[in-house]
Amino acid sequence: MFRARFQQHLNDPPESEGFSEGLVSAASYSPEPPLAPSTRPRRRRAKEIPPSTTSENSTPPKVVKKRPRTSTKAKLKTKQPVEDLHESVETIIARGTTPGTSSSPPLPAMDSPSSTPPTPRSPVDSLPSPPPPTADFRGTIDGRRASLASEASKTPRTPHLTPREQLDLLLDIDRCGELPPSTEEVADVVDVGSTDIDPEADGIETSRSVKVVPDEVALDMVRKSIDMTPAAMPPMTSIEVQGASDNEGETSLPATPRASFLTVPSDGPPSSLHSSLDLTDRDDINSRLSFIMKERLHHFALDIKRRTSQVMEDIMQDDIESDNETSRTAPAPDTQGQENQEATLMSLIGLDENASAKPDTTVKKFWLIPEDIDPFSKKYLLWLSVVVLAFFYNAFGIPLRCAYPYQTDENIFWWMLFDYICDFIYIVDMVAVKPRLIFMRGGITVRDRKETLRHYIVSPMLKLDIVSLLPTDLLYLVTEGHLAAFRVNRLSKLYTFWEFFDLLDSSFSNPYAIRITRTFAYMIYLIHCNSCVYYVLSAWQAFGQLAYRYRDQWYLNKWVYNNQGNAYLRCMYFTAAVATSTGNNPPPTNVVEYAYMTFSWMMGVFVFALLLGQIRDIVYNANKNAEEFRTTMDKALGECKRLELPESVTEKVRAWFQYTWEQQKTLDEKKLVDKLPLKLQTDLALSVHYNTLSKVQLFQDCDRALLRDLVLKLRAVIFLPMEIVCNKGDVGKEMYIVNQGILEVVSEDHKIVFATMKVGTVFGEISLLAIGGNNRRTASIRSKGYSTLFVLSKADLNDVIKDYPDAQVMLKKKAKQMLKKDDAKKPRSKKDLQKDLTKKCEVSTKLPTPRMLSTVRKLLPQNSVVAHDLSTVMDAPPARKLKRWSTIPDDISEASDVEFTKMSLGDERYKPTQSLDEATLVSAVSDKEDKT
Ligand SMILES: Nc1ncnc2c1ncn2[C@@H]1O[C@@H]2COP(=O)(O)O[C@H]2[C@H]1O
Repeated sequence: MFRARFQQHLNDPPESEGFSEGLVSAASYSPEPPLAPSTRPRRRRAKEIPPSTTSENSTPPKVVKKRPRTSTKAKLKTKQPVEDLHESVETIIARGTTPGTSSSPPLPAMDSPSSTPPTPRSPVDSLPSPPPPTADFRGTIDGRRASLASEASKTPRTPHLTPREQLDLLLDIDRCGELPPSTEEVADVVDVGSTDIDPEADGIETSRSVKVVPDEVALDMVRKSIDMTPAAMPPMTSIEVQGASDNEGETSLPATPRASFLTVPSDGPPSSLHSSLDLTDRDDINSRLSFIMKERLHHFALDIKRRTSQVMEDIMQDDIESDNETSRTAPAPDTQGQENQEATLMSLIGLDENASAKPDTTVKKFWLIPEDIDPFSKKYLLWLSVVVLAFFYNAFGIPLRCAYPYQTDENIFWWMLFDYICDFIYIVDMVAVKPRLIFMRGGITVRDRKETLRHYIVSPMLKLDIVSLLPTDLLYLVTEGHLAAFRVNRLSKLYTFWEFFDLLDSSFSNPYAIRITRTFAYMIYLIHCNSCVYYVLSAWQAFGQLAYRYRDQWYLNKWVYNNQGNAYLRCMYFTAAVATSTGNNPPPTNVVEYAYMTFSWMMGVFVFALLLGQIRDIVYNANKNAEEFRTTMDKALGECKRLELPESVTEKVRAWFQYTWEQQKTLDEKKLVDKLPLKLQTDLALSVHYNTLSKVQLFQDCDRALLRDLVLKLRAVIFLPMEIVCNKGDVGKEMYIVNQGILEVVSEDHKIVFATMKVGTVFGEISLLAIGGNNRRTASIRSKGYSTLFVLSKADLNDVIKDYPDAQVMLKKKAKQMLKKDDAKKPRSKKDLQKDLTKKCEVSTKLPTPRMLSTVRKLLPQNSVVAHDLSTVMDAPPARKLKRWSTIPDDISEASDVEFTKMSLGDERYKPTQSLDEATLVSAVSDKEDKT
């Protein structure tokens, strides 16, 4: 409940007015039983509560002008640890309020409705008016105590509140300004205005400004009285001590009527044991509060930081986008949780689909064609492949139809149908696609439609496209037949073929295959065209039916195609054999044939040799890396043999080579990207290692710039199964991030596994940053199987991290936690055990001066007798020297509770045990535990 309230409060902090009001509000006390929640006025500012609604009996009428948001109602059932403490407090109060004994304002009894003075008009107007001082306050107290005791006994539903509950309750009220319903039900009325935990006293950080006003002192009194309250308490009654109006006092006392409560135990023996228990309890509460507060603040700071960096990123993004004259708008940043952190990291490396995805503002004005087309996009590649098919149809079809008898009057319809389909594709390409292609100008992408159109118009592409679409088919009308040769201008679309293969080359994972395909396409086209010529020559010579005369003899022409079988295949075969010089070609029989053959051979020698050479290069390059790897591995293994290294070492070398090749396909990854600009290298590294980096906590919370700086310095290293990455005690020169595999944190002898580390874990930073005090490794690290680690050298880390103190703190914090964990897992030596046990068994006999006493002393006028007496007692040197004592006396079985008390008070008999051996300690403790 407390935690929820506390967090709610942090998320929605009360107005400062409320805070300060709470602090200046004094307490009020109402002796009647608490009102039912429905009838009880909620505590709100500037709300008047008529007396009739708050009290039915003798309570003085209260006019609450400013109700504190943080006023408190709680039943405090407390018990003082030492009875004489209460006695002295009571005495002091009684003396201080007895007229004539002091110049301090008298402390009136509260429950004297008849004597209610007029309502004061001051900042403390809201407070109940104090009754006039009575003659004998001591008597009033006693009377009051009796009446409260009887009331308390009549109220069986009032539960005990432990100090922890009381403190929780007070904090709840303090933070939220009202009682939780359940508590209101049971709480008796103790209105202490705003209670606040003394940040100094309790180690709680608070950002509130504390108004130094008189009422705060009263609040402090209440708070401190609670602080002093021991854990186990018998039912208590509360005694109200109401400060007198300062109008009547002439001293420096607070000029405000105030009320506070001194809780005095009813009958019940005090116990120092209880007191010590309470101390522990209170410490626990304090530490818990302190922890929660710190954690909350820490998270809050982190949140703010992250949001700032996101806003900055957004602003930068907006700038860039406006420069680019684009209409893209960045998506609103999601500010919550891990998802968001990942998204930021992703957007940093350009993988964030949300960030990079363009909102669909591009209006599809023309069918399915977008407003702008990226010439490197997959869609454009797809379109290009359609255009290239059309081009191939024309490129292969036109010579084929011209040479071979495949186009006839019967099938001319189909040929023409395909012709015009291809023409349509050309038109679409020219009219709708090419003018929308975005382009770069001065390093900036231009998407504007007009600009892209203008760019196309002035480019040579348009001219070629126009040429390719010239309606040369109209010549069919003036000539006989449908000569496909008229369409030869369609081949000016050749640039699309090149464009297509270039794009394929850059977007395919295996560009070698694309390059070989293109070279083959050239070769086949040349052979195709050559075969067409061959067929034409064969037909011209009547397919060998015409005899020719050679050395006075007639021969049939065997060189030509004899019109048998599939014409295209036969001619292709012949020309391919001639071009590659592999065939046993028949000799030419006339000049034309000689010319043809010479040309074909020449083409075979030069063009085909060139093309084949190209293919060889492509294949060689594709295997070059593998060849290099093989050569290097062979050399390394050869060296191992020459040095007569043990077989296990040689095997390790071989395993390393093979695993490295499998993982990286290169032995030196860095060499591949060295030539790239630094920014690109960073982007590349971030993208490639995204999976790992997104898991590194350090990078999730760290500065974006730190991530970019660090990632460039990372170097991938592979470790083999059971290989030791670093040994305990080594000097730390590098730290690591697990990229792949599992690593084990092991003890010095490699037998105890402290922890296992998976992808994204950072280790090796302790010695690097000398967190443990020196630069030695605090643990040995072993690779469980094959693993790939990113290594960051000390110099690189120092170089980068010096500019990022937050990351340093984070690293150190994490490292300290790990060290603690390791220590806890270590088997403990006898000496350590003994030390721990002695420490555990110690109890503090120190009884701190109750804070309330100090407060009372402060409240009282300096020259009053009571103050003097109090100062004398409090400032006197301690009669007994308080030491820390062991709870384990020599004869522990004899020690009763009373004796424990005595012990804590410094009885000579119970001198601290100086030298106990471990066995004694253990047996003593177990004895004690048995007794308990
Ligand atoms: N319990 C643990 N869990 C995870 N990592 C650890 C643990 N103990 C030590 N390490 C890491 O192991 C590293 C060994 O070298 P360093 O001391 O430089 O830094 C150490 C830590 O980063």
